[in-house]
Amino acid sequence: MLDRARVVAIPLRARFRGVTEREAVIFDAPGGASEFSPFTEYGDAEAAHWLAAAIEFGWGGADGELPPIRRDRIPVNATVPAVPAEDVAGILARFPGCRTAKVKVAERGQSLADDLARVRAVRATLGDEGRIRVDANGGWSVAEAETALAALSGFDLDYAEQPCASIPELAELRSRLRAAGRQRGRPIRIAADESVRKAEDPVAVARAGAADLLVVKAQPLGGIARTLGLVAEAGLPVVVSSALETSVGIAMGLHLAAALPDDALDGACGLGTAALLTGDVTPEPLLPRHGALEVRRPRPDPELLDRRAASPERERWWLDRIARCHAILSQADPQPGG
Ligand SMILES: O=C(O)CCC(=O)c1ccccc1C(=O)O
Ligand SMILES: [Mg+2]
Repeated sequence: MLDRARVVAIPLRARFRGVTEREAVIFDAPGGASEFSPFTEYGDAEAAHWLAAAIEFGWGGADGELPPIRRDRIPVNATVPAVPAEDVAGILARFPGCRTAKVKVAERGQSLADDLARVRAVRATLGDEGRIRVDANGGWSVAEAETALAALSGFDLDYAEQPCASIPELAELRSRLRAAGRQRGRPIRIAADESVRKAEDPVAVARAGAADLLVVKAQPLGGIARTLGLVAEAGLPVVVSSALETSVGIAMGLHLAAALPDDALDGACGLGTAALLTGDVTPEPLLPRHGALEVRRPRPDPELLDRRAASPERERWWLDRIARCHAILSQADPQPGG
């Protein structure tokens, strides 16, 4: 694996979850290019799930094959980072044809007024027919979420993603929203993201009745086959999202979205994020067109891999991380014969 690994660093168009540059390992694997790109602050145990996913996508699953796909086009949402309202139109222009937008809110150092201005700008650009989702990344307490969602409810939200950090908070908020919604007709739905991908038990949030739908991501959940199993077990509708990967990692999420049963997907997926990168590792990146992505697996280009190459220090750091994560995986699940 290490011989087939290239480490790249790609600047973002706008700051996203505190990051201005995305680092990723791209593998030239026998089954096609694969990607390993856990965020740099994640510990090895968490990052090991991402490596299991990279191995499945590049070297085949348990039986050497990936789950079969059922569709060739996946509608995607625009992803709007926590930018000033005046930058919203420019971001949305990178997602041609997307009628759903997911907007980051509750960013540290910003106020509810910033969120309202950003969501107002999104509604103004998308028009009344557009769908708007907000993603707080667990940044609100239950009381803050109630206040913020009441203020945002005038913009007609599709759902609020991970409004609070913990499962008990999500459950409490969800029951309060439903009590309030009974008077007005339609409660704002709750989507769980971190409570799925960072939890010891990814299905616990569904079992607790703390969410209306789940956001699932192939890399953090340990790959396509495992995620399909989790979705079946959870029994809730899902949105497949990216982890802000290059087009190689996006292809893994696309395969997952294309392999889900027909009734599992809840609207557009969050897989259009290659549009937030200033470049990519392939000349044919997976960018949204007419509001959707084509289901395909782009080939990395040697010249682009060279141009985006990370420093030797960062390359060393990533190769060491792969070795540590691989050791965790082989301990957890010994390969036949050794
Ligand atoms: O869902 C989307 O629209 C894009 C993906 C996204 O928001 C994301 C990307 C990387 C890390 C975390 C998140 C998140 O959903 O919180
Ligand atoms: Mg999220």
